[in-house]
Amino acid sequence: MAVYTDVSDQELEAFIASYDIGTLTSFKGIAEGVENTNYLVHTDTEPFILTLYEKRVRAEDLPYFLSLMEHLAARGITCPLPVRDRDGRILRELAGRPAALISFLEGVWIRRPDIVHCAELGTALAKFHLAGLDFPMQRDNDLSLPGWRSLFEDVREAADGVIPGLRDEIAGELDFLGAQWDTNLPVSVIHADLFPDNVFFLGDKLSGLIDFYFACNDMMAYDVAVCLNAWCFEPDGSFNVTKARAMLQAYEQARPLTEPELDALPWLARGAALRFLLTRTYDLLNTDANALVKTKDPREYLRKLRFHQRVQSYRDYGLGSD
Ligand SMILES: Nc1ncnc2c1ncn2[C@@H]1O[C@H](COP(=O)(O)OP(=O)(O)OP(=O)(O)O)[C@@H](O)[C@H]1O
Ligand SMILES: N[C@@H](CCO)C(=O)O
Repeated sequence: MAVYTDVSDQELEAFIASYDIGTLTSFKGIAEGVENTNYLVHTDTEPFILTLYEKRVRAEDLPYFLSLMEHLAARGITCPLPVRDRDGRILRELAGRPAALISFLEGVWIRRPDIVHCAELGTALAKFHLAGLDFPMQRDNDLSLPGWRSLFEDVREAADGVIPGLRDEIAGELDFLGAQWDTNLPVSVIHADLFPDNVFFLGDKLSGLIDFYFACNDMMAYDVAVCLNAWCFEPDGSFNVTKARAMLQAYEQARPLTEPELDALPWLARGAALRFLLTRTYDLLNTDANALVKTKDPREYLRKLRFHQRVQSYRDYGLGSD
């Protein structure tokens, strides 16, 4: 459960009173997520999500994330909308942290995504990328190669205590990716963390996307690689090529991948696996034992990384074979 910052009844009542959304009736910490503190807030009008921004989110980046939600919603992507207070402000402060109130999105996330969900995700991801093309703000991906190197420095000494041999394995992968990483692929706004828990469904239909706090301007195919990792592996660690094909084909119906993007998929997928291997290792080593949060397992991402190290071409992901 991600509640790093407690908010008192009185603080929240006063906070909610500065919005035109009715009076506070109840609120509770949300038992999901690892990055920020989230509360489900009910007023006598409707539910809202209150987010207090923690650790990895920089306050100066919040206008980018919040404006992006408005931009996407205006282009037909279903996502939460930031709520303005009576003075027109979206970004506020609560309990000493930057905070924002956003609209509540109906739907649930799917614990075990099936082929149909992967296809829905592929379509939504391509539409997201297309909608981002004319977003006027700019934010670099601080969790790309330079960010991974700096995370590695942070975990280098303790890495072998998390998984024996991890230090050398990460060092070798960073060398490989340093030589391979070519940022000369088509860019747009990418979500960069579009895991199943950030995608809501009503039945088998995708109903919306949430959690834009890693969004940035970067290669669209990198985002595809993040999703290949997050959606197309089974709990036993095996890669499900049928899910990957469904996701990629659906993506390509809305936005065909270029030949250089296809060729790049194997090393982009290695980078995408390394990114979550590093953040999960870092979090395991640095999370305050008192925080109500369930840290995620880095081993899962080491297995995915090793899988992509053996991949020969994008055809191994189910494309171009029928
Ligand atoms: N707008 C929303 N509408 C409905 N529920 C929401 C909304 N935003 C967040 N939630 C709920 O809160 C949970 C955590 O939100 P979110 O994924 O933004 O947190 P996080 O700490 O940034 O998580 P992550 O680990 O994915 O980075 C979601 O899984 C969902 O249950
Ligand atoms: N989606 C991330 C957590 C949030 O950054 C993970 O599964 O490691």
